Amino acid sequence: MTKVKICGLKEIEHVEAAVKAGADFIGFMFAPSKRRITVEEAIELAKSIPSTVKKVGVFVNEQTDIIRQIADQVELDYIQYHGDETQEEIQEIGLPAIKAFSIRGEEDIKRAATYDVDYYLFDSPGTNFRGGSGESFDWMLLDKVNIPMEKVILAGGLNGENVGLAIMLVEPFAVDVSSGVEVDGRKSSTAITNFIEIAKGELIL
Ligand SMILES: O=C(O)c1ccccc1NCC(=O)[C@H](O)[C@H](O)COP(=O)(O)O
Repeated sequence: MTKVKICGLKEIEHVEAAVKAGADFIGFMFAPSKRRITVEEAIELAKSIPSTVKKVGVFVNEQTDIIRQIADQVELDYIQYHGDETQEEIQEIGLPAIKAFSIRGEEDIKRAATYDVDYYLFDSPGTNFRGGSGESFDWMLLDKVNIPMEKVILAGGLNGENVGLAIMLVEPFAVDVSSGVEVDGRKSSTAITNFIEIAKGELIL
């Protein structure tokens, strides 16, 4: 069954809704973003997350010691590198890693294959920030990917309406969403539940 990562959660009711609906990963933003939260807020939200649901900290070109410190304080399970981090930098930190790649064309797919990380998150290029744009990219580019699909997380512009098709075409290990479960710029428990149920095949539109 496809795993689901819900990203950019800031409020307890949305964390609880995601956990209840069966989210596998919950992402906290520690990089410039309208969804950024403080370490203290993340620690508080993390109290409602059972150990079966993995906590992901999203960083963009952050200093090594800050990543290590936040990972330790929030007890993060994965670090999501959403900037220009190199394989060497990721390896030096030595924590379980998700590397995000902005997909504009085949070159970006080839670049991803030069990394050795736990998961490869394919996203569309951001607009104001490095991610979370709500825009999708050409999923067909992933036909050329030389990475096992069991390590691929598909992101970028997914929502309750297109996630079923995306899963059918790409067959990724997991799907990731942020904007697509928001209403008027705020996460919606109903949209989160709906998205997870569709991605897991429990709800057919
Ligand atoms: O979500 C953000 O605001 C963000 C900002 C800067 C870097 C990464 C960011 N998000 C990381 C994610 O994993 C998002 O879920 C991913 O980019 C997909 O977002 P969306 O297209 O909004 O579903």
